[in-house]
Amino acid sequence: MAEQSVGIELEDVTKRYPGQRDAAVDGFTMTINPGETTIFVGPSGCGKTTTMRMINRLIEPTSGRITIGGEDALSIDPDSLRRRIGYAIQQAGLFPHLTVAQNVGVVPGLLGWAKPKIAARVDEMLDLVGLDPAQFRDRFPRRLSGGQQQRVGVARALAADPPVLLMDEPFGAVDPITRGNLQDELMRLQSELRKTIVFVTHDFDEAVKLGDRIAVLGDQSRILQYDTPEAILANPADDTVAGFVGAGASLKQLTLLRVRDIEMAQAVTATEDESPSTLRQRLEADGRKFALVLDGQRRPSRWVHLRQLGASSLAATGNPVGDHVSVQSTLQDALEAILTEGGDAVVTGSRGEYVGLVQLDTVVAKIRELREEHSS
Ligand SMILES: Nc1ncnc2c1ncn2[C@@H]1O[C@H](COP(=O)(O)OP(=O)(O)OP(=O)(O)O)[C@@H](O)[C@H]1O
Repeated sequence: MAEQSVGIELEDVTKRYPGQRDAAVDGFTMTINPGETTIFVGPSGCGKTTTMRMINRLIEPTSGRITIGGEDALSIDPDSLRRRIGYAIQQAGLFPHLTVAQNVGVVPGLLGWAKPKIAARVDEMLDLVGLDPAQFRDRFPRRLSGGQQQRVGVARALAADPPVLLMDEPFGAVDPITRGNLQDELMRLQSELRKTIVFVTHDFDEAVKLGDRIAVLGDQSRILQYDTPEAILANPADDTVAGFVGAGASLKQLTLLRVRDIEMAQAVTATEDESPSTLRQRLEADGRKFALVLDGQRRPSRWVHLRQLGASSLAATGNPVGDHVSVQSTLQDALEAILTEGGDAVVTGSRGEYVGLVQLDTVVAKIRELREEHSS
């Protein structure tokens, strides 16, 4: 079990870089809740990174107070402080001359863990971030894709089980699909680990997806709004925040809702060995036009239309199911799948098995419901 979740307090924290007229961070005060993901989002140069790095003292504040779990961070030796705080950055920042295992084991090594314990922990962490230890532990970072490097970066940040994790645009350098996958992974991890995470991004959509709370920052890290994603989307504090939220706030709210939050519909399902004529009878009895054919493991394989039900077996009839979503997917993902597939989105469970359908009408009704909720 991880150390208990700890909160972070920043009180009137200022950073003045030598030779700069204005402070990079000016009188920043914030309470960061334990076990939550807090996102700093704001335009380039507003001071997000500086603010975050003062928490683990990679940057020393000019003045102010920072406490972590009630302990004065400025009175802890910076090296030991950094070993207690996980840190992940853009492009992963892996040591190129160390293997994946050595990279992940850096902090446990510094903490003096025994070698077998480190080795076991490395494998556990690689598993956790979705990399097969046997395949990856002895590779060097240059032999990994960008997304795999980021995963190793997250594994390294988590290796010593720190209660606090600082993440500075950790998914900034990968393509949008990998980025989406890494975000999903982080959400899955965090739902188990409940670390206190501070996450910097300039991507508001990423903030909405990952954050329990979002701090929208302006120049010199001025806090323009600090609230839940729902509240910021529904009620931006001012025009600058509204500009940052951007167009389509109600569509963005779809990223806050998951497939499991709505009522799913059910398809008429068939197995590949069912005879086309019995399926035809079942569809006609139900007044339905489409059936979803499942494979031996109950995974969705093909859609067949009533018209396509002829002599040939169901294993060879119909059109393959393309995009599908999981119960954890956002309604935005579901909407996208509906639009790409041109019909209901198929929902699968953790083993890829069919669980239900999301229909366009349900999504539209949900958008309407959200709009009504926040207009009152
Ligand atoms: N070492 C430094 N010396 C002098 N000025 C610096 C230094 N590091 C950052 N700054 C300045 O401090 C301000 C805040 O920088 P910071 O990197 O914290 O912003 P940011 O919001 O993280 O930006 P980005 O999203 O582009 O990374 C900027 O104006 C930057 O130019």
